[in-house]
Amino acid sequence: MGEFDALLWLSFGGPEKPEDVRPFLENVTRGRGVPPERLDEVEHHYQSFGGVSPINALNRSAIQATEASLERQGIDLPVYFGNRNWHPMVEDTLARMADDGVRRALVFPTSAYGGYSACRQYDEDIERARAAVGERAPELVKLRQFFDHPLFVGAFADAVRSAAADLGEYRLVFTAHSVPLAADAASGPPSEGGGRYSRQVAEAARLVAGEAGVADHDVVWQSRSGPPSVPWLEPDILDHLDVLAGKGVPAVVVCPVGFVSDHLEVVWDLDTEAREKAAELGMGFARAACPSGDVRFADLVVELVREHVADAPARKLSDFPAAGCTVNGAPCAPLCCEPQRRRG
Ligand SMILES: CC1=C(CCC(=O)O)c2cc3nc(cc4[nH]c(cc5[nH]c(cc1n2)c(C)c5CCC(=O)O)c(CCC(=O)O)c4C)C(CCC(=O)O)=C3C
Ligand SMILES: [Fe+2]
Repeated sequence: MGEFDALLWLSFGGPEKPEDVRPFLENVTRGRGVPPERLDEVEHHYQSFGGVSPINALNRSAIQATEASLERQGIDLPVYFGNRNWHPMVEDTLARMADDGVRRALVFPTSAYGGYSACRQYDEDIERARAAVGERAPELVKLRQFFDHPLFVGAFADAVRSAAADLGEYRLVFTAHSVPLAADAASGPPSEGGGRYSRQVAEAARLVAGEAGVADHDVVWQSRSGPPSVPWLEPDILDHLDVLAGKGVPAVVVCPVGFVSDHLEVVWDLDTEAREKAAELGMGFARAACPSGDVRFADLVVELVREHVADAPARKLSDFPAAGCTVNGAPCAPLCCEPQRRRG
């Protein structure tokens, strides 16, 4: 509990014009051993959308909705927007917050899950931004993981229902961003035995399918990068479509449960590549929308804020412990979601 002066919306960032794309990709992949061929390929994905990722615009409109929801609920907190990889950079935003007199702020990270890329890396962003601002840096308290929050699950479940509305019989397929097997094994506190990211994704999928009233579903992965010699979570969505077609499945609804907004990895890997592949295989295809445009998403953010400013109960639908809520970028527990050693 305590007093907060602001809410910092902390996201991934994306390019907003063609010249931004390469420097953005260099920021994302610095020191991560992503092969140059993969970078060229990903640059092509961004350039085929005019060099503009939808992610910043989607964040800006979700922030507006959140500001409206805060106001409706009588919570007086200005919302600031900062990113890890592209402007507005979180370092610059935090400096502006300090200039504005912010002493203590809550942080909403735009990822629902645990794991290095989904949780701990946002802690590193918080630490880096505070170090850049120096002594006058506000204290930053990160909001918890929300993959099992009823508003997150409910928004996805409705999105599955509307995507399925025009299909007859279909298979429900959930996707999340693949990560190296070693990163998944290192996710969560060591006492939990690893795999927190993939188990949380499986749990969110189970909850969404249950709420949408769908009996069977699959969980697969998308957007793999890194050198082929390094094993990542599988199967990939495209390979899985082959398997489903082989079984005579007439149509799929793909639900990107691993993401909060319809950003480039969703519009390229799913709406472009997977949709084309399904067409080649003669399968029907529909994609469920991510929740950031749903009014429940703004209410979700405000509910997470209310856990801190109004002692609101932490609503969650799974038995996973609430995690991710730490101060000034500390890990959730010693060695929780430890980064893997960098190659290159
Ligand atoms: C778990 C996870 C999430 C979900 C959690 C969260 O949402 O935070 C996520 C989100 C996102 N990933 C994004 C973009 C990219 N991710 C990359 C690379 C990587 N992602 C990884 C994991 C994740 N990524 C990993 C293990 C890598 C390998 C390099 C490394 O170890 O870091 C690359 C480099 C090129 C490539 O190799 O594909 C790009 C361009 C965008 C923005 C899209 C837009 O611009 O609209 C978003 C929201
Ligand atoms: Fe990524």
